Formats: sequence, structure tokens, C-alpha cells
Amino acid sequence: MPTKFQSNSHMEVNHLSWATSSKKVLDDLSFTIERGDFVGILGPNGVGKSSLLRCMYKYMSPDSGKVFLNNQNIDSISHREFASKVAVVLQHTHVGFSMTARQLLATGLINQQKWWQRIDHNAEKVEIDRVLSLVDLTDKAEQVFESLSGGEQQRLLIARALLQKPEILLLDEPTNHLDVGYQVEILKLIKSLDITVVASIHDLNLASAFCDKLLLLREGKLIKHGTPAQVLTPASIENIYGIKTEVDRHPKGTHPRVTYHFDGVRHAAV
Ligand SMILES: Nc1ncnc2c1ncn2[C@@H]1O[C@H](COP(=O)(O)OP(=O)(O)OP(=O)(O)O)[C@@H](O)[C@H]1O
Repeated sequence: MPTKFQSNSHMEVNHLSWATSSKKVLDDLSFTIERGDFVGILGPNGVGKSSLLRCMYKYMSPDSGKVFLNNQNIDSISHREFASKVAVVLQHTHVGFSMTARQLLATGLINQQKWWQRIDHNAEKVEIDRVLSLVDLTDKAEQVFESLSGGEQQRLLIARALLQKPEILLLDEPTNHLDVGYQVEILKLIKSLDITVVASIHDLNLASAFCDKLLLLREGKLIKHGTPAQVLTPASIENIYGIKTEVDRHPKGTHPRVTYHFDGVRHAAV
């Protein structure tokens, strides 16, 4: 059957499957990412979230199925053109040799330069200072990447992705390593960009508060896709994670709030 694109489709994953020699990791996944949506990918450890993202950013080819960007099969888009539209922030990024935060950010601008253009170092500096300030790392600009804390590295990599001015940002656990304050700050920042975002997230309450749509995976299959209220029900959470929860409305918003049951745990007296 030919793919029927939805009018607002920014990315489309169509019957995507991928397996290792011993395991079917992604099993016939189909969904549409609408333009401007912040989409969260949820599911237990090892369920295939990173593998799905890898297929979506052209790092890995699926065994079957297709991924479309602006209704164009990503296989037919050159890596350079793809990189000008889609930025990626991974969980573990190795920076091969010692680079300061500022030098690392400068590498994020290389893709945008055309060979006939002279590099405007002043404009580059202004742009780098802007994103350093956005992620609150101005005072770390001259520090070597490896000597930054895990959270600082994560924020710097997000800043580098923002320099690309992508239309789509794909993030693998962007809140990993971040303390609660920065988790909220980074998600607020990402949300304020007004671009399409797809991110794997473990924290159900943060996913509920920030995401427009959620994809819930189990054993490589898409179990639910919809708004946080449609996806985050006690039944689906118990089905996927095996824990009991209460789900009500967040008192400061309309999104679901998930409270975990800790049966059998003796809590401290108040
Ligand atoms: N290149 C590979 N070779 C062998 N197995 C792989 C490979 N890539 C992924 N896997 C396996 O596929 C499964 C899904 O891995 P993936 O990293 O996509 O899960 P995830 O949902 O992102 O997990 P987590 O939440 O722990 O980050 C895991 O069992 C993993 O070991």
C-alpha cells in the first residue's frame, strides 16, 4: 500500500523493523510526527528507543520500512542536507580530542558554512555566546569538554545542536545527568524553540508536562500513541512497567500527574 501522508506530517515512520542477529528490536512501527510537536518516546530500558532514534537520524538503516522527512524518503536525502535540517543529541558523545566548550560549539557551525563564504568570526562568536548563555554555561566557555560535569556536557551538546538551527531536534534522553532544576530548564528551553522535537524520556511526569504527544513502546512494538492523557493511564503504565500508579490532573495544569504506589514501604513519620 502506498504511504498516505498527513498534511501536517514533518516526519513519518512507516512499517519500520530492525533486528540484531538474535533479537527483533523494532517491530513494524508506524507513526507520524506533526510539525511543531514535542514528541516523547517512552518505554522500559532496552525496549528500542535509541534504536528507533538511530533509524530516524540516518545512522542505522532499518531492515524494512521507511522514514520520511517532509514527505521525502530520508534514504534519498544527502547527509549534508539531512544535517542542515535535523540535529541530534545523543546519550553518550565522545569528543575525540581535547576541545574547549567554545571550540566544540564552533564545530556545530561548520555544517552551515558554504565553501565560497568567508568565515565571519565576530558573528560566530556572538552566536556561540548566545547559546552558551541559553544553557547557562557562559563561565565554562574555555573549559575542556572532558573536564565538564556530565550535566554540563549534556547542556553543551544541546547548545551545539541549537547552533545548527534545525527544523527537527532528536534527543536521546536529554535529561540524563541533569539535576531536577536543569531537567526542567532544558525541557523549557527545548519547548520554547517552536520546532519539532522527538526525545526519549524516562520521567513520566516530565514527559506529561512537556510533550504534546507520546509514543509508548514495549518489546519493540508501539503500544500507544497520543496525547499524554491518552497514553498515561494507570492500566497502560502497569502494562508496560509493571507498577501501580494513580493518575490525576496536575494541580497547576491540565496534563496528567502520575503518582507511584510504594506498597509495603514504611514511610518516615511526618
Ligand atoms: N548494535 C547492536 N547490537 C546488538 N544489540 C543491540 C544493538 N543495538 C541495540 N541492541 C539491543 O537492542 C535492544 C534495544 O536497545 P536500545 O538502546 O534501542 O534500547 P533503549 O530503549 O534505548 O534502552 P535504554 O532505555 O536502556 O536506553 C537492547 O536489548 C540492546 O541491547
